[in-house]
Amino acid sequence: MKRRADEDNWTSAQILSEALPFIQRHAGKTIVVKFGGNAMGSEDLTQQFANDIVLLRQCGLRPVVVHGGGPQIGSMLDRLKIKSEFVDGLRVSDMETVGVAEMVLSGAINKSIVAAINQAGGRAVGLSGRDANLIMAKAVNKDLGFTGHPVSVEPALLHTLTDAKPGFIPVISPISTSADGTRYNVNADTAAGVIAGALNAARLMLLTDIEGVMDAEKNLLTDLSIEEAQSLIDEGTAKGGMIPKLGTAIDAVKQGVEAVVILDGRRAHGLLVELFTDVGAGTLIR
Ligand SMILES: Nc1ncnc2c1ncn2[C@@H]1O[C@H](COP(=O)(O)OP(=O)(O)O)[C@@H](O)[C@H]1O
Ligand SMILES: CC(=O)N[C@@H](CCC(=O)OP(=O)(O)O)C(=O)O
Repeated sequence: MKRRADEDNWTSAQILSEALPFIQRHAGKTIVVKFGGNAMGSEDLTQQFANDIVLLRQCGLRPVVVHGGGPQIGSMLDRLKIKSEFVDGLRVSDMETVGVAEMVLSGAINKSIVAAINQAGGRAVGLSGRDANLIMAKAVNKDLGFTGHPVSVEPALLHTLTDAKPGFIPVISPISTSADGTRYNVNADTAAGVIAGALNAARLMLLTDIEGVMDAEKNLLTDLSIEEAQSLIDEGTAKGGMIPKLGTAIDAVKQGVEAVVILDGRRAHGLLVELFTDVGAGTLIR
């Protein structure tokens, strides 16, 4: 180690020092972070995300990760020559599709995020909505097949994990189940929202592939009330995957989550900018 600090080192120390009041404000709070399939573009990004999650835990916050993997499910369906379509941002899921979705989400993706967090020095535990009846689901409607909507959440296991020493970090795949054991493909934003609600989270952070929510002229909207978020859906300004995201944000705030942030997961350290500085990143909905 060199013994003589340069200007960058002094700046880094200054930034760390300025983070103290934010770290103190958030200590002990539960932060649910949804890591979208588009945000996990590269191994580097996943590792940086994992480092940030471990830093949050080290600073005394209780991070809970819920992940997607839509594009990765799409690639696997293509390889298997299974056609797939979306209705209002939700994948139509027949029996074969929900099987592929479970294989991709609860298998490869879940384990790669768990491994990245553990490699960064955390203690991640991989789960899906099916473990310990975490998320019970039912069909959205007959036309969407085994595409599910959560009906209840049993967060006891998550409390056990996050309260225990050394502070386990749950990493949750959204595949869920009904009382009769039927598995359902649940949108990852929706799953993250109900988990944040059940845990009374201080923040739900939705990491995606865009800077935040845009208005009709493609300008970033930095703050939205839940009424404004609903208008964006009703007016058609929010399309595709942004519809379940905003719907989730509205429901989560109604369930008592203090605020929901939709932010760019393609840029490293957005979580830290949002939580540990006074400027914030992306779109805040409350
Ligand atoms: N008003 C809007 N503001 C921002 N993004 C929007 C809007 N309407 C539609 N989108 C689309 O929503 C996408 C994010 O949703 P999605 O693709 O499901 O992401 P993820 O895989 O991260 O869940 C953006 O890339 C963008 O193309
Ligand atoms: C019902 C439904 O749409 N399920 C999603 C689950 C994965 C997901 O939500 O992934 P992203 O967050 O990366 O989009 C799907 O099959 O793509």
